[in-house]
Amino acid sequence: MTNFKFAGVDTVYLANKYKTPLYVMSENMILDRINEIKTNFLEKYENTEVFYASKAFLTKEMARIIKSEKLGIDVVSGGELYTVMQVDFPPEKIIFHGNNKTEEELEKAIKYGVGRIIVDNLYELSLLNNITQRYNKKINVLFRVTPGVDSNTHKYIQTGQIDSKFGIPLSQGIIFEAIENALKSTYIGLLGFHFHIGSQIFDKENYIKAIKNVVNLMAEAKNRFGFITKELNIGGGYGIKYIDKEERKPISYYTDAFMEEIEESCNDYGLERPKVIIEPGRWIVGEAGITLYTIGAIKEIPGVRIYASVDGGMTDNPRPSLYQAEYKGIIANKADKEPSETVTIAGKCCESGDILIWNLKVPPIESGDILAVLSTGAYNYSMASNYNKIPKPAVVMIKDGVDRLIVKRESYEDMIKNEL
Ligand SMILES: Cc1ncc(COP(=O)(O)O)c(C=O)c1O
Ligand SMILES: N[C@@H](CCCC[NH3+])C(=O)O
Repeated sequence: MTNFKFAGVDTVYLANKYKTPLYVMSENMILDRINEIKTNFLEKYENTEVFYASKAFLTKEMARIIKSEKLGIDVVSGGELYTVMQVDFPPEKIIFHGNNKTEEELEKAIKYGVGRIIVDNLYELSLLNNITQRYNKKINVLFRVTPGVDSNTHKYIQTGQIDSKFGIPLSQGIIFEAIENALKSTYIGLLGFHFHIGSQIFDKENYIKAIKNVVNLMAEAKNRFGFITKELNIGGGYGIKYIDKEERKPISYYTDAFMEEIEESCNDYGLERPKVIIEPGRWIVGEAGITLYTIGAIKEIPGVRIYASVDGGMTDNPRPSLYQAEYKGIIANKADKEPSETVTIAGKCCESGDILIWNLKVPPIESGDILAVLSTGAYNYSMASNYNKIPKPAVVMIKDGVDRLIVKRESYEDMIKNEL
């Protein structure tokens, strides 16, 4: 019998050793993606920088990997900032995002000396003005703008449209008020602009439209205020393969087109090309992770469907219930057997919507089989919850065929330790 191997390691062995449900990550695959970015973007184009969007997958070990690869990191909350601080992440290589950063979070970021804060709105700008004055510390900022473009992805992960909770719309002049305020302040160092149009995007066209709109803003900011944009941050969002009909595109598919458009648009307006920054998250870690489960109850409703339930579900992977996300699964201990039946993989939560895969073709399935769900490296561990008081799974990292535990399985005690 042939078991399914991931990153060169037998997944049934991993399931037995660490128990299930279990997140398994491949460090080699993460490093492959990072190397592709280095070769085809960072080394190919001068004056560029990459910040890993840590919301996709963040643990202390992941922060260490990003640190040792000398990439920057994007954090979006006090908690993500705290996590990267635990591994002494160089502050100048941190970008702090968020549409409602609290005063406490901003203070923490300024005290630590983060390299850039991406300012989302005028309220945040006023908070920053006060805090920087109080600490007598200057902070570099970029304004997040909504460039007014759609993106071909699920509605809940689109962020570039005008009607968005993120960023300052380009259409109503608020952005010029923001620029004027920032330029007046002694403590705010305005570097440029940021946009992020959404996530799991496979086509470059909407990015290009967004770039055109934001370079137009750069030209307008120069005309009105003499402001020279030093940095243009175009976010992340590059798609990965979850199911057979999808294909992850090489990073150069996006970045070559971005660089060409930025050069051209800047030329048209007589602007110098600013530093170009990207913030990929999912593209780096998504396919580098799988989740292992044990099949428990199998329920056949004759003529309707077969439900095969696993020992995890929406608590470790909320994406199917949030975005109708689709996943591919493999019965790991029967990897060499031909599929002969179709089952529905259900989670163990008290929710009818807790279905991981609606139609999965499997060989004859039995309780005790190990299911591997693929491409769970992004937004699974990071969005996991304790609904139904289900503990979060452990995380194992594999490098060069050797497995190591990087996050312990949560215990029942862990879950109630703050309860009085
Ligand atoms: C500002 C910002 N940058 C980068 C990302 C990373 O997105 P992705 O994981 O799709 O690359 C996100 C999340 O969508 C984001 O909100
Ligand atoms: N959580 C989303 C991505 C959101 C990215 C943050 N703007 C997902 O799982 O697809």
